[in-house]
Amino acid sequence: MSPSENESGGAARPSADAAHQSGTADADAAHQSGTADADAAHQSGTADADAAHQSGTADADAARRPGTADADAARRPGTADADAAHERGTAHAGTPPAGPEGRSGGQSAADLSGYAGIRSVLRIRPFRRLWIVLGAASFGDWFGLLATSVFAASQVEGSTAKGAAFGATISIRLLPALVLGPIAGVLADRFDRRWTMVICDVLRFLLFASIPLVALLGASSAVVVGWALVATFLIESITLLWIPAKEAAVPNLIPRARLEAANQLTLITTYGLTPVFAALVLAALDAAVRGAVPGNPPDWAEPAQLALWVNAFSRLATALVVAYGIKEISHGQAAERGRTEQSMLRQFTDGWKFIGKTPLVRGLVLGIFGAFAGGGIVIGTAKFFANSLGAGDAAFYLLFGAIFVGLALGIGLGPLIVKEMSRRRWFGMSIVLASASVMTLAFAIHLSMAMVGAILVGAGAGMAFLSGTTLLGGEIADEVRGRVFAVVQIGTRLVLILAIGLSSLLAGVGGSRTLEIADLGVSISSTRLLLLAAGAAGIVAGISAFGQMDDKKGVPVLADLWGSIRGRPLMPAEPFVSAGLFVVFEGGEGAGKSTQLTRLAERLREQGRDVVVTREPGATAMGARIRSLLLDSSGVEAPSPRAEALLYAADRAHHVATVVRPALVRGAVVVSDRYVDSSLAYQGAGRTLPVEEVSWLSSWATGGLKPDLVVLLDVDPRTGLSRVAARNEGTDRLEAESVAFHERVRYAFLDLAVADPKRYLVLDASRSAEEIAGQVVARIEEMLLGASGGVVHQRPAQGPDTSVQSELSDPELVTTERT
Ligand SMILES: Nc1ncnc2c1ncn2[C@@H]1O[C@H](COP(=O)(O)OP(=O)(O)OP(=O)(O)O)[C@@H](O)[C@H]1O
Ligand SMILES: Cc1cn([C@H]2C[C@H](O)[C@@H](COP(=O)(O)O)O2)c(=O)[nH]c1=O
Repeated sequence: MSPSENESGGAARPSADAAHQSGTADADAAHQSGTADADAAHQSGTADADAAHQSGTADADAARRPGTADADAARRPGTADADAAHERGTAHAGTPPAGPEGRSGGQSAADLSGYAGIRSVLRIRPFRRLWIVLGAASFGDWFGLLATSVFAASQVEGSTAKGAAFGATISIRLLPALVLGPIAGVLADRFDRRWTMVICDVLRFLLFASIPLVALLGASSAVVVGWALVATFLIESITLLWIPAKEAAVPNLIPRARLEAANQLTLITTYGLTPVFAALVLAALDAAVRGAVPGNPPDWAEPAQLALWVNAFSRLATALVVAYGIKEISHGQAAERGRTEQSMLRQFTDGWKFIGKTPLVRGLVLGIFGAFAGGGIVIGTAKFFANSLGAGDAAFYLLFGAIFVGLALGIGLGPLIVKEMSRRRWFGMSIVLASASVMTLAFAIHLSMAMVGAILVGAGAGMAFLSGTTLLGGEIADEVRGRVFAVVQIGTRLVLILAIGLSSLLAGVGGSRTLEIADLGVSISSTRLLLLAAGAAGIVAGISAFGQMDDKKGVPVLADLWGSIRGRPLMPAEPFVSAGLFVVFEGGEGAGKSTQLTRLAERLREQGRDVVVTREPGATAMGARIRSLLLDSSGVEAPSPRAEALLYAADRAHHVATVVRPALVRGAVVVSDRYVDSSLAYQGAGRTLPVEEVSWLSSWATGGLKPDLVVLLDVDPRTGLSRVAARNEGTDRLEAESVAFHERVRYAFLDLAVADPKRYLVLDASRSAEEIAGQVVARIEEMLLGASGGVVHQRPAQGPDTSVQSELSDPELVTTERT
């Protein structure tokens, strides 16, 4: 290497060290100061613990500024964020946040989902109360929707008028988003969220109560229906202020790690339990009233009117609970001075700028809109689609039911399936799954196929909904969270209305017809073309969202998904610029590795190159002790196969961090006698441990560092072992293994070379040492000439980066040359 290359390599090391160290320090600090408080707070659920949680939150919030929560998280002791900082911080610092080994330090996202997770969030008192409020509010919403619609319909005569009154009441609920939506988020961020929620609920109480009251006061049908519509519009407008305030408040009440379980609970409550419960209660009320009052009940006892009263008083109850029972909502919010010193207009424009400039938020918003557009098109075309299957209304309802079953499955089981997978990646993948399933609907030729497609659409949408909400709550700073939630809320309503409207229009125009491709005898329904287009658009949106939000760039997606499902997600390695060259000699016993390694080093040194000759196991003082544990056959007990694999991995982790990476960063040519392949061949093929697991272990140990070249010296084990025997130095534990064992090792090496031919130089090691040395030198010189700018080790990572540590001093090194 030239001196300048050496210098640049040398300069890179401190910064890499610094990055590593600061990442660890932040994460650990946040962990130590934060998790203790926050965990205590939510686990015990006692007044003291709650107070600890609150005080931590309030203090820390004062220091926060707008932006994503990432930046702030590590600085917030005693809050839920600290948990997240711990999780994210350790990931950056290279300790395993995932996989079986990684869980030792705390519970994983998967551990915190499902039944156990839900129980754990319900132990947090403020959240428990908010959940009850949400349940009541959601019940009220569904009940109110049904009750006002039934009520409006009951006020007029004739089926057309009844249908119009019913439809108008429902559609009017979507309109306020257009009018009030833009300022709803600003209000949620600007004013105390607890009082925003309380005032909204008191107003909704008054409005809901006014609907039956107007009727009781004897107003005409037209006035009653007209007021029902106006009141519904106002209630919806107020709800638009209430929802962002509530959504933005939730993340301040619970530790970040439990946000997903909390969202699972609230989504299942809002979209699963309460609508069914509301419909059942309304039906029961109807039956009870008609049973109790024979003939026509008086106006005030009409089930629809009673339902409106129940709904009105449920709002009053929630207002009281939020005002007096969940004061923590106010404590959790960012400091008031910071919130109010900006003008509302400025807050509004800042919110939009933040959304436009932040890739995570852009990706989330785009993905959510894409998913809702797809969902809207499925709804808009559902009737025509059911017809195109040759089925009637029953099929339409079945498909609808299937989507809801899928939603529930996605929300309930999704986190248990993907376990530790990055939530950002999971979000993008879920959108792609939902969209691809929409496309499969286009090809369904039988109701059973369509049902499977519909369940998958629901599952993908449910998982996207859960992961998106969790990401929005967990990664967006408190100061802008209300605005972001408001944009999502308004946008989704608009996209949904447009998608349903346009698709039903298009399907209506062309749905009953089929496009005949006469010559081919093929006919295509335009409804299916629409589904195909919607699915394709959704896939584009999902992939684009994925690209914008991906936090594991370079890590293969499907391998990561498969690894996550099996509990071992792949981790991104930190990009690592090597100014040097990493050459590994592999092969069976006595193949001539040490001989060739020494010759190559001499040759390169003659050329004035910086060469580090090293080996595994045993290149460091610690490694030397591990080596003797592994190989000494003098009466010491033999390690079990798994212990053996772990010991080799431990030696490798230390070797890479203290010898190999520092030398590569410096610009040296590192020549190692054995590396990862030896573990795959000896522990994998030889000891018959699962090769994939051994590979994952090694990747984890090395942070994904792969050699630039592996020189495989291939020789019949009998020849190699006879050379070893001729040395008269005795045999170590592995050399003493059977010939069958060594044959398995030999073929495993050859298989590895076949799988990645560019990285391997396979040489027949039964030839003379001179001949082999000539071929090795030729290949290495070729590589050195080609790599004057240094080799960028930006591999698809297989494990977290264990990073570069300070280089060992000479006396600490136990290289092959020394021994
Ligand atoms: N090409 C060759 N032909 C014949 N003998 C060789 C050749 N290369 C090396 N040897 C001899 O074989 C023996 C083993 O060589 P060496 O120590 O280099 O192999 P190794 O692969 O490093 O062995 P180990 O697996 O024990 O580390 C030595 O005595 C060496 O002199
Ligand atoms: C790195 C590594 C090595 N081994 C085995 C292979 C050999 O039998 C010894 C090392 O001895 P050598 O004389 O230095 O070649 O250890 C292994 O089983 N797994 C490994 O990962």
